[in-house]
Amino acid sequence: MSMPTIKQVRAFTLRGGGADYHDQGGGHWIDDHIATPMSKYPAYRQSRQSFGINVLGTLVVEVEASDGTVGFAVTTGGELGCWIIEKHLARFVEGALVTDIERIWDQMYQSTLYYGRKGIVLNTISGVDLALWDLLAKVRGEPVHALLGGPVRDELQFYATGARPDLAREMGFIGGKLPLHHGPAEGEEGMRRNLELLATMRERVGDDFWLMYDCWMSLDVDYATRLAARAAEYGLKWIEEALPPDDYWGYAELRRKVPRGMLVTTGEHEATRWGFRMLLEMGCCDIIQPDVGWCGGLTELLKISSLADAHGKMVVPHGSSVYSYHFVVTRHNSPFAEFLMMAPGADEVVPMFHPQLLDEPVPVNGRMKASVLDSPGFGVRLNPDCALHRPFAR
Ligand SMILES: C[C@H](O)[C@H](O)CC(=O)C(=O)O
Ligand SMILES: [Mg+2]
Repeated sequence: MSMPTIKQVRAFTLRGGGADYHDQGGGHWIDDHIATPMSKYPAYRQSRQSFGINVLGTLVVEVEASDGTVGFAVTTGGELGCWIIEKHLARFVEGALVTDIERIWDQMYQSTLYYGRKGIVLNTISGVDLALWDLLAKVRGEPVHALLGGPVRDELQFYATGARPDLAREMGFIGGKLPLHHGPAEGEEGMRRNLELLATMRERVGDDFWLMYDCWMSLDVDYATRLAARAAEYGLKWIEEALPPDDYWGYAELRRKVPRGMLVTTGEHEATRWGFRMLLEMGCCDIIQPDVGWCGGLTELLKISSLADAHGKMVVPHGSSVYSYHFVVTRHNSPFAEFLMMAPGADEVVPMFHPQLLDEPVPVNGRMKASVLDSPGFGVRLNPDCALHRPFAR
């Protein structure tokens, strides 16, 4: 079989939820007074959209092969991502064989080192990488997980992130991760409210259901240590992303200080094998949580995951929908997955990247059969009702 080449890469933006899951309408739990690094400014405390959490929007990457097959992926990146692809990265993609994924990744990363390394550039590289995996798997007529070595279990198990762990328990999830609402700037009263919510949820869900707190980079070591100590009383399973991602030293200190048995997790805003090497070698956490659409894509995640495995650590990707499912099902050190509750009241299961994808699978009773991931590629289609915009068409 002669391998098709890549004829064209195209980059589009898209608004309204989906891969930029913070880009929701009003009244959504995900924008309801959640603690952030900006919470020290009262004007930006009530809403994360007020400081711009949703400014990027979704980036859609399409790659078209010489045989007419089209692969695509969505991530967070919007117009900036489009610019990087159309003005810079396209040269490494167009004309390459659809199997050239490893070389393309290296060229995208090395050529952007002078302005990249993390953040939007890595989101963008991830988007191209995921579109290439989708394309290759479609050309071969196989699901992406088959290209990664195949499933190691028959089904995935999920915990839910959202405002209602009590409802998540009824829906069959194994745990519920709450957003932390109050940061250090809200003092002892905020701390009391954080603990009160946890206590209420513990009372509603019983002793065996996992409860976690997602702190979205909002704390300092002192506050996080005090929160962890008091939350232990309510059986907090892990404290997530307590500190800004560059504070590797703080994470290492926090991990030494949390009560025995409580886990420290982080990594959704970390990227590449080198970033995760810092987290792993400095003993920053117990579980790493790369976002597949931000950490460098699947090509990089495989390296990050092997590194974590050698350190005896679990990899439980942040969000990432199908990009996580196809990965998690193939890895021994990824025993469960996250499901972000995207219903405004966190009271029903809707697809994580709704409304941008069609055929996006969802957990049923907190579980997903591996067999639902058996369609070619990542098994999803772009929803034609979502209006794409190509700002830097060539
Ligand atoms: C709930 C968190 O603040 C954030 O929106 C999602 C996240 O960090 C996670 O799912 O993990
Ligand atoms: Mg998180």
